[in-house]
Amino acid sequence: MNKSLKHNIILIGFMGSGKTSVGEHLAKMMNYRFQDTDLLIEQRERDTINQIFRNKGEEYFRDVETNLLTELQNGLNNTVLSTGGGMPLREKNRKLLKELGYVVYLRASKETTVKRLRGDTSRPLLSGEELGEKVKRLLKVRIPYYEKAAHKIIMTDDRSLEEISVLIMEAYLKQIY
Ligand SMILES: Nc1ncnc2c1ncn2[C@@H]1O[C@H](COP(=O)(O)OP(=O)(O)O)[C@@H](O)[C@H]1O
Ligand SMILES: O=C(O)C1=C[C@@H](OP(=O)(O)O)[C@@H](O)[C@H](O)C1
Ligand SMILES: [Mg+2]
Repeated sequence: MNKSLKHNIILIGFMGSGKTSVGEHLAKMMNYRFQDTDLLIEQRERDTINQIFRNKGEEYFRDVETNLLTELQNGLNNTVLSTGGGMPLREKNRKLLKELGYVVYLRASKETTVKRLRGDTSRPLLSGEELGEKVKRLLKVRIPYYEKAAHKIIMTDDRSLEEISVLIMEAYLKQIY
């Protein structure tokens, strides 16, 4: 048993990589609890992510994310934690994520990401500019941070939630036993 690793799985990755959907599926499969930082923030702020961005701005949202991650250090166990796609951008958050458990970067190609997010209105950072251009631009900046933050990278293109969950579970169990 790896005593240095907390018994949590943390999912990171770009918007649309499936962190929320895979997280729910994986938690059921492993009989772990499921938490999602975006849902926790919406409950805490009593507002939607869209409204928080609109009324208080991105920096405010990022500060709420960091505060939440700091608080989660106390007591999170046997949990799959899905995060928002911007969580690994701050160095402090990357450190906190690794201290919280086994960090898995769910990766998706630009094409898959666009296919999954076409028509979505719940992600404020994707409004405005043409979707493909926006995703391309953000991915270029973010991929190095996701890679730095992760213990393990899993490609999700053409894989079902079940297949992805099994891959994560196998990799995680190898780490802790
Ligand atoms: N492996 C997958 N195969 C097919 N569709 C997926 C897959 N993962 C996620 N999706 C779909 O993509 C969209 C975004 O998924 P979501 O879990 O919200 O991603 P994230 O939390 O990473 O932004 C949802 O409509 C979801 O059903
Ligand atoms: O990538 C980002 O900066 C964001 C991703 C979103 O979560 P998902 O990755 O679950 O879509 C949400 O936290 C917010 O809209 C900002
Ligand atoms: Mg999500």
